[in-house]
Amino acid sequence: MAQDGQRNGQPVAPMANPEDRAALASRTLPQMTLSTAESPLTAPLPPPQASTPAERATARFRIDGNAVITGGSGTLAYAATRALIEHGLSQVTLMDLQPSIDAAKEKMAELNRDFPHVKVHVVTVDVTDQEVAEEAFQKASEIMGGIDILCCFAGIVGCVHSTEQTAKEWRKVLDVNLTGSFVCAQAAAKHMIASQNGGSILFTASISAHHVNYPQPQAAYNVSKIGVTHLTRNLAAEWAVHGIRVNCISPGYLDTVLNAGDNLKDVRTVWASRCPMGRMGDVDEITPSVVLLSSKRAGRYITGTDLVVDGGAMCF
Ligand SMILES: NC(=O)c1ccc[n+]([C@@H]2O[C@H](COP(=O)([O-])OP(=O)(O)OC[C@H]3O[C@@H](n4cnc5c(N)ncnc54)[C@H](O)[C@@H]3O)[C@@H](O)[C@H]2O)c1
Ligand SMILES: OC[C@@H](O)C(O)[C@H](O)CO
Repeated sequence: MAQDGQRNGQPVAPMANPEDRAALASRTLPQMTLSTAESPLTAPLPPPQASTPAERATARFRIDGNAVITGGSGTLAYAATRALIEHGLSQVTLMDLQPSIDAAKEKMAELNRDFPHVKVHVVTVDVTDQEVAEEAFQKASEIMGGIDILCCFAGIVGCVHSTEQTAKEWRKVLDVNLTGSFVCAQAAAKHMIASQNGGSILFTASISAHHVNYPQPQAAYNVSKIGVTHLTRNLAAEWAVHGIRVNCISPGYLDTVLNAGDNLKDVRTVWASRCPMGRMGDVDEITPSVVLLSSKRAGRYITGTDLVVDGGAMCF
């Protein structure tokens, strides 16, 4: 028999008091709105206006509008930004932490040199701070005249045995990778909804959302990344009505700075041997999926999905 504060003699979390229970029973739940077939934000687009098959093919994967890229000085973010620009992106704001902002400015200078027609901006953000993120997205929207595309690459990894993991470090990983993705998506969505133009939001999960990495223990990272995949579905369901598509990519092990240390030499061999394609990936093998999912036309009917790009690693 359950008593207040106890069940089977064991303490349990306190239940709502009678007044709260009555309030709970009579509460009205917020309801999601679904799109209608007539909504111009979600209806199919007419075929691209282009005269040759090659031009039509290019137009199908065209990237239009203004983009925000978080983790903007990072390896994958930079490669993705270049790919988006090569497909038509004309204005972008790179966001990163204050300590990485000089690196972001260097990336901006390289992009200005290689793509003089593209406007590149840099804004500081800490994705774990909702207020700071809202201000950063407000600033980006003002500078660019709106936000149409968000790609979230900000992320950290921590490899530690779970017996030694501190709650502080655990929270930090979840804060940056999962809460940071949510906070940025929310900040961007507010601008996309206000513009009534819809938009695309892309998160970066990982194969770590799909398996337990071997041999390095990294429970917090793995849990944060599976959170990102389900966040993707939740926001896609809620925001389709606004014409906002939300997707994520799950890259396998990449040959990036993150994985380049000499200390990881043996581990890299293990990673490659557990991949059917027998090697780690190159960032440029990930960027086409960023273009596909961010493109208003190519990605038109894709939302709530997680695209695994891993050389087959998840087959094992
Ligand atoms: N490299 C890989 O093998 C691999 C594989 C799968 C998934 N990923 C994911 O891809 C994303 C990018 O990885 P990468 O290899 O380019 O890493 P990276 O370290 O080069 O880039 C990460 C960026 O995030 C920024 N960042 C960290 N904390 C932040 C915060 N609180 N606020 C704002 N920015 C912050 C860093 O300053 C850095 O610029 C990450 O989410 C990572 O988990 C990477
Ligand atoms: O799972 C692939 C990556 O996310 C990986 O976990 C990281 O690069 C290093 O541990």
